[in-house]
This record gives sequence, structure tokens and C-alpha cells, in this order.
Amino acid sequence: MSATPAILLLADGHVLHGKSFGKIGTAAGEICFNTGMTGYQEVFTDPSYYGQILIMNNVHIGNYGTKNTDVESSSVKIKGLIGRNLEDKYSRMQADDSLEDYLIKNDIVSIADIDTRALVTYIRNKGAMNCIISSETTDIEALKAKLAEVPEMEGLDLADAVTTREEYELGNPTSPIKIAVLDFGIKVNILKNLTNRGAHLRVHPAHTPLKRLKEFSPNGYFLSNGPGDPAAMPYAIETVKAIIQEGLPVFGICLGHQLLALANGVPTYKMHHGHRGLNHPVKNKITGLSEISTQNHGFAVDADKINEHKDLEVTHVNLNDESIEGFRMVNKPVFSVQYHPEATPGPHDSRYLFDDFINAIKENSK
Ligand SMILES: NC(=O)CC[C@H](N)C(=O)O
Repeated sequence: MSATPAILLLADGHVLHGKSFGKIGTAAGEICFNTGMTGYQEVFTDPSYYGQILIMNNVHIGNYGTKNTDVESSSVKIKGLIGRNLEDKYSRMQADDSLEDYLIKNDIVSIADIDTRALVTYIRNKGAMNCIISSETTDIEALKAKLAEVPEMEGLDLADAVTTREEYELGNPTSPIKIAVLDFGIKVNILKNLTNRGAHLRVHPAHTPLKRLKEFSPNGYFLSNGPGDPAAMPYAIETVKAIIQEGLPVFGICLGHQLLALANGVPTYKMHHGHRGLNHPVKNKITGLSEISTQNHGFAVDADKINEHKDLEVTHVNLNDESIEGFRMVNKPVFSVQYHPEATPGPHDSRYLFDDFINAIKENSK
């Protein structure tokens, strides 16, 4: 950690002082926090974090360095990092880089020496808001002016910034299981969980219409995770409506789950401070079993509206706050979850959902 002072300014005027780590500069976005004890590199490269300044709650971040293969996408997607002890020394033989060098290579501004427990308590009480961090100026008024230009997360479509530019295929091209994937910022390990189960995938940019998806002759559709506000993506909601009409198995994760709800007329809302961590308890209402899940979302599906919808059945609920974690369509092989069954990082309790999806495709293709 350098001795260069750094500043964190929240949109409500709250100021915290710390030390610079990584790149010297200024970065702004929505502040959020992740309570996971491990897996920081997968978290930083998860495209769903695009546009956000992330607080890592764990008191030491960086001790095992970084490894080129421990990623969920090709670059770091968070806008900036806030930590207590951000470490440049690491003790993993296989590591390729220190966290600090990795953040510098990825152009990421970070601030260390922040009392993250107090800060997270503050955000939990006040709610999500924008913030700015800087190690290049101490001029609070100048930072306030910059922060005022940063748009609110609500109403932002961010998928274009992280979706694939070109279509590409993955998995065994002779497989009978063919899945058309809509990429709104997909995590690599979601794709791996599908190809490891024998699927042949074609991954498409976010704006791809159903007509093009069908040219792959898929027997299932996958709707990915991604950043931003799902309600700000009318083009995607329309495509999902059309996909549902095909009658084939559909599986959605996180943003994909929210789009599936919106396509069924169920609204989403901005949460007070979001769920981000590796230990969120979820109850599967079909089996009666609970699972410990990985989560990363700041929006959620309206509980009252989904519960009164006659064509939808809530399958999973969050045991902490009873928010909606999963649903299925009553008369179609279509289902989705708000959390992350690939769980990278996190416990693998929920990976059965990928098996369920592949089995639904096999069943439907008989
Ligand atoms: N992981 C995700 O797909 C996140 C979905 C959405 N951007 C949210 O914050 O709720």
C-alpha cells in the first residue's frame, strides 16, 4: 500500500480518508459491498459489477495474489475498489501477479485503510448511492461536481458495455443439446457449467432477435446475468417474451431471471442495498431443502405481483428477507433464479439447477 492519501466521497456528502492502492486516479459509480471471505478475483471480473465501486468486507484482500485463469471475464469489471487492508504481498506459488499490479494493469483505482465495517453499516442504513474515490485530488468541491454527473443505477442499461461483440460457439458441435445463449454480461463459469454437461452453445450479443437465435436450431435458451437495471432493457424483454412462446426449456440467472419476470408482466424494483456475498440462505420450496448461495444483485422481482400471477410459481425464497429467489412457469419448462448457481466463488449447493435445465431439454426433445 502506498502512502499516497486517497478520499472516498459518498453522494450524501459523507467523506472518508484512506490510502491509495493500485492506480493513481479518480473513479465513480454506485457503491456496493460483497461479504465473501474469498474469491476476490472472480468477483472483480464478474461483468454484473460493471459501473460499481465495490467494498470488500473481508479485512484482508490480496493475500493470495491473482492468477490469469481465475477470472469470470477477460478484464476487471468493477470501477473501483474499497478495502481495509489491501495487500500487495501474496503467498500463493501459482499466482501470476500481486493484487496491486493486477489492478494497475486493469486501470483500477482503489482506496485502502477504510473502516469497511463502519462503512458497510452506513450503507446498510442509508441504502445504495453513488460515490467517488480519488488519489489525485483532495479538492472535495471538485469531486462533488464530478460525482453529480454520474447517473443513478436505476434506469441504466449497461449490457452493451459487456456483452460479446460477435457470436461464438462453445462445447461439442455434435451434441444433441443445443442451447442459444443471450449474453448480457455472462460469467465464464456459467458457460463452463453448461458445456461440462455436454451442451453445444452459441453465445449471442444482447440485442440479438429471436429470428437469429432460431437459426442455430436450439432446443433450449439461456438468459444470462448482467449489469444495470433490467427494466431499462425493453428490447431484451421483447426477445424474452418471444422466446417463451417457442415452448422450449428456458433457464435464466440473475438479470436473466429479472427479464423473465418482466416478460411475464411482473415488475422489478431497486433494492435498498442489494445482496452480494457467498452465504445467502435460500429455501427451495419444491424440495423443502435450503441451499447456501452466491449472490450479486441490486434489483429484485416484486414479491406481491409474482405471488398473485396465475401462470408463475415461486420456487425459491431468500431466508434472510423473504425476497424472491426463483420461479417457474406453470405450464412451460421455463425457470430462473436470482442467485448464482455456478457459484464462482461460493459453495456448490445450487449447481443442480444446471442439471435440471439439461434434463428439461432432454425430456422436451424426446
Ligand atoms: N448478477 C446479475 O445478473 C445482476 C442483475 C442486476 N444488474 C442487478 O443488479 O440486480
